[in-house]
Amino acid sequence: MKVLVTDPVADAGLERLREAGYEVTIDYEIEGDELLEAVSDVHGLIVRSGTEVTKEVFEAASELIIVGRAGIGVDNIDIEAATDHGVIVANAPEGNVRAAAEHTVAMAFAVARSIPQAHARLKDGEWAKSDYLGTEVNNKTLGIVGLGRVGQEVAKRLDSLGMDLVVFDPYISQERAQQFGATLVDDLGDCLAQADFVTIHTPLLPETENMISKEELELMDGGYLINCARGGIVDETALADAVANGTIEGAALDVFAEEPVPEDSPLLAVDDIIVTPHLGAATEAAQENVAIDTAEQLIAAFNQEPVLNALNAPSVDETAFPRIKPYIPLAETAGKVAAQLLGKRITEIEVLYEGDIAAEEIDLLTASALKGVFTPLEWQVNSVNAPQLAKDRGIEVTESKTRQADDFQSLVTVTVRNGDEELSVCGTLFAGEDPRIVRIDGYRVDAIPYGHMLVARNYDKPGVIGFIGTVLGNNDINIAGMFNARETIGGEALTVYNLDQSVPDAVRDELLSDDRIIEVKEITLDDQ
Ligand SMILES: NC(=O)C1=CN([C@@H]2O[C@H](COP(=O)(O)OP(=O)(O)OC[C@H]3O[C@@H](n4cnc5c(N)ncnc54)[C@H](O)[C@@H]3O)[C@@H](O)[C@H]2O)C=CC1
Ligand SMILES: O=C(O)C(=O)COP(=O)(O)O
Repeated sequence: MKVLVTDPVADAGLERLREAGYEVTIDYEIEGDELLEAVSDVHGLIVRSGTEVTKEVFEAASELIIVGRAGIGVDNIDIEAATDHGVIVANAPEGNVRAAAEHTVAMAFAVARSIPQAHARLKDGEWAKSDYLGTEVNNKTLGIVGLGRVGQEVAKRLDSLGMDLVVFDPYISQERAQQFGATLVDDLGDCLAQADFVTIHTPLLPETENMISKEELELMDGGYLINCARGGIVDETALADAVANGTIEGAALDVFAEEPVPEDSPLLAVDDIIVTPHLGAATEAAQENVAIDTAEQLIAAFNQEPVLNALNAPSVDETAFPRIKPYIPLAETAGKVAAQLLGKRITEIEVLYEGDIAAEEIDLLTASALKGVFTPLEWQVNSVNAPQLAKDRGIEVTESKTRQADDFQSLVTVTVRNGDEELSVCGTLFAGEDPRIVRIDGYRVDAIPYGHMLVARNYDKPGVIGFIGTVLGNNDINIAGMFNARETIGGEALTVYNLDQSVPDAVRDELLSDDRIIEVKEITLDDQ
């Protein structure tokens, strides 16, 4: 496996990848066509905020399994394109939270006490003591926009420094806000109007883009704005104007709509706007944490184990994974067999879980069943993009569970439909690990799903099985195993053969020329 690293990532993480035997290439300068060229044979890509991982990157990266974001924000990664291409995107949501919170607090003090400005003047030989009369945070109100991981850490720190907290976050409960000693308000405007300091901690999303603009800044009526979340959440021109004309007293920015910030940005010209070059996560501890977490996400993906911080793949609890793991190939196989036996366009897929497996989280299994259904048809389909593929094609997917499973510990049944026509394939694990198909279209069978399988529907008449055996034998096709199931004596029967060779069309025609044979289908699966 090859890993490309395009933004500075701590060696602790990269070393872990090397120790696991992966080839790690570092290129912090790479962009444009060179990046497209470089990703063509890599399996893992590690980035921070400096690399735009676009649709074109995913199109060029045909071997890519995972993009690891050594940090939190993923607004530089086209996750939709990643999903379409079956590539996992995973971030490291914990490791730099405290660093980002501490930087936010530092920025609050820095802007309120004009530390960078006073520092610069003293370095220039000027003792400008009388020019700076600052603001204390004590007894002031802090408005927090977005009380997630970073927002909460900021809340804890500034609460303990004597601030009152008011929060705007439409996705959290009143109780959650109260746990942090904060008052939750329903309206961004209320939060801004009450606050002396406003700090932003939402992701950059279409919904949050330019969320703080001229109108919102006017509501602040004085005070300070701190943005250590993402550029683009605050309208930069409006902010530069608001600070320059005294609508607010100052602003502290670590992040910018365009990074690195262009020299002619209006933000840089306003003295009361202090800036740092996206340093929120720039501590030794944070960088080590996120590098190690990211390396672990890649290693898990390469080993086909759950990627705990995957943002676009079915989630599985780490402790439950060993129980679910053996069912992944079973669900996929049941899907493959069902789709191949139906042999036509599929409009609906149903996955039924019976017995013990019904007690587990089954998202990954359903995704695997879908992967199986689409595998004969699609290039590069996997459990990341299969659910999306179903959605894109307007295929209805349903899941159901029951703790009952007649005679078996667990069963997984995949039913595929085209209008009124449907076909079900039901599988189980023998001895907890050997996949078996135990029902096809309602017929009880006992088939080991591997290699070439022939499924024949025939009338239950004497000599049919002998006839099929003879035709196959005459054509040098060896039968490795066989199972015959019938509903009633003399009625319809279904026979499943495991064959050592594939069945040519001419042999299939020969079988079908016999009136006793209704249908013959060949299924190709992986070897055992
Ligand atoms: N400057 C830096 O170096 C760093 C910046 N960050 C940035 O900090 C931001 C927050 O990170 P986390 O706290 O870890 O994320 P999180 O996902 O834990 O929290 C985000 C919070 O924002 C809330 N939210 C979403 N939409 C909202 C809206 N329209 N209005 C108000 N609240 C909304 C969510 O409900 C959630 O509580 C991200 O943008 C991240 O990229 C994170 C680390 C370092
Ligand atoms: O983790 C985040 O979201 C950050 O903003 C940190 O970005 P960086 O890794 O320093 O490019």
